[in-house]
Amino acid sequence: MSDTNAVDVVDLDFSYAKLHGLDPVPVLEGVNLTLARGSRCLIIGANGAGKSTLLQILAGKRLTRSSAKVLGAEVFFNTPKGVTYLGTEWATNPVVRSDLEVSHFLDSVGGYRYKERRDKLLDILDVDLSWHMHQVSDGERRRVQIVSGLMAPWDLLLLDEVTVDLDVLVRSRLLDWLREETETRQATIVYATHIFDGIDSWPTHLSHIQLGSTLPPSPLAWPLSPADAESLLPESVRVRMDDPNRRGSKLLEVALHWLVEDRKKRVEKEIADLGREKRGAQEANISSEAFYRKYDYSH
Ligand SMILES: Nc1ncnc2c1ncn2[C@@H]1O[C@H](COP(=O)(O)OP(=O)(O)OP(=O)(O)O)[C@@H](O)[C@H]1O
Repeated sequence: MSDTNAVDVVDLDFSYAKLHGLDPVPVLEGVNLTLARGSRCLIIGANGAGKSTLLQILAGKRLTRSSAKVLGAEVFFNTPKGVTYLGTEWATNPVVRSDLEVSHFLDSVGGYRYKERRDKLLDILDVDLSWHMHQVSDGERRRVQIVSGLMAPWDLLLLDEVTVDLDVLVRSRLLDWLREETETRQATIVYATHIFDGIDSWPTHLSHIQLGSTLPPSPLAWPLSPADAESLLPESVRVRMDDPNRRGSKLLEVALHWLVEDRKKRVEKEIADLGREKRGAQEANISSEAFYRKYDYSH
């Protein structure tokens, strides 16, 4: 086994290209993430924080000026074999919504080469080979995507919230199998999710992205050491984490605390930049209100 890290990202910046003549806005700034092989890292952050962008960079899909090493190689220029990325956009591709039988679809993407893993995944994800892709539900289509994406053995798996539409039994069985893959083959997983219940014992690390930057330490070892909990979390959150009657998992308490902090930071930034909050209810726009009062046909 190679002794290089699975992921080596230090001080990474990224902006999307200039749009409509406007200057590019930095989306990631000062992102750090170093993961040893065999890690299972959750990426946690608000909508728009930059999680998907980071996963796409790690998959070699986006060019950055910064270094982004994956399995020992600069990923954009020299994408190593063994990097698998699963994102939500797959399900909107017209090909996977056409009249195609699942067994044919899986063979067309190499299923016959990985029979043992394919069959195991078919059981875990409870997939019927005779389903037709244009007749399945969103969750069933997602299960087929996961089988097709995970059949070939991978060394680094990048999961962008593809478990959101799985039922809880299938999600839990899948996460157990993924854990086994990291423990038996030293494969590595980076998983961006907004669902934190039922997975307290799954990750080995967390990485918190706030407004495009990872907050140190990134990654943070999980479960938290008493020293990390003491230095990173306020007492109120630590008390809730230890409360057997808390509303959800320990991880959910940490994520909620981080998201509240993220929102506060974002509002502070908006007030500093614009003198007001940008989102939510705003003062009425008098001219448009006058217009719609006159031409509102809804009543
Ligand atoms: N193709 C694009 N062009 C320009 N800006 C983009 C593009 N894709 C994403 N962004 C912006 O980059 C920021 C980060 O988006 P990203 O999709 O990485 O966030 P995320 O953390 O994955 O969010 P979510 O939890 O909603 O999936 C957002 O402000 C978004 O508007």
